[in-house]
Amino acid sequence: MSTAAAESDIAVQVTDLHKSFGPVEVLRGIDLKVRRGEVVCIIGPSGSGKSTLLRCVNVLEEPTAGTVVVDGVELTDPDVDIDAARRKIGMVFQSFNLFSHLNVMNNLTVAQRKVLKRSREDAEKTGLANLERVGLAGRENAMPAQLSGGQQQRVAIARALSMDPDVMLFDEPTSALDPELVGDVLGVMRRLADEGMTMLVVTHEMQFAREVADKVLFMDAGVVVEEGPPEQVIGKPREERTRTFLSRVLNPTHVDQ
Ligand SMILES: Nc1ncnc2c1ncn2[C@@H]1O[C@H](COP(=O)(O)OP(=O)(O)OP(=O)(O)O)[C@@H](O)[C@H]1O
Repeated sequence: MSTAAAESDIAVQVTDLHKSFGPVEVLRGIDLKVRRGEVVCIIGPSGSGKSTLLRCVNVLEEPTAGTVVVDGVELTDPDVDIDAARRKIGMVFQSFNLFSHLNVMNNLTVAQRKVLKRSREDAEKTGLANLERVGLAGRENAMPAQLSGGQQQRVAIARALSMDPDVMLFDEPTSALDPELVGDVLGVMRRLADEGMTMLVVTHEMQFAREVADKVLFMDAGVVVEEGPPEQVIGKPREERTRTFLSRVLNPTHVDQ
């Protein structure tokens, strides 16, 4: 493969990324590469910087140093049209963030119409197709409060998909859900992965990471401690810090002394 072809195969490239909040350095030199069609899961203890990394990837947080390149566009370049570049990135948060006063269809169409300037007809057509994709066809007139948390999260995924993103970022998309609703959301994410969507997922769902990820990154204290295929990082971790973390999350009854 030529260098140019190899580079165009890369959807997200993060190089030597640092982020500080005041005196506290939360990210301390992160390198990350996501190829097109790849699912990369980021795991690690609370406070290790996973969400901050994801937020730096679409520049919701401004990195202190380092570069973020998405689809060949450097988002950390001050001269780049950041709004245009960010349109290629869909983001799904822990807390769905739907507009509570808008029904499902209007939640799906508002950004399409405002940002992409789509006609109402086009926006609704795209919205319906994506509602179907997340298994919620027929619920377009429901208000968010009439839906379960899992259904609301699936609407949030449909909303992000309606902007035709090249890359989807998920920040602990199931951690605000009752346990019985987690499976539906993970099922939708699994299908997206099967469809070839490029996905960067911060998650505590080890089974999902194990079964769906092409690559897993274990982060601790602002650095990537270990990365590789899930069967290595989760199945046979090389680093003591990874083993300690995994023994805690895989044995949740463990209580720290
Ligand atoms: N806006 C902010 N201002 C100051 N400190 C922040 C800010 N955002 C994050 N932090 C701090 O950065 C550290 C990393 O937070 P982050 O949310 O990225 O971790 P995380 O690994 O995603 O944790 P969790 O799994 O609990 O969500 C934490 O100590 C947090 O308090």
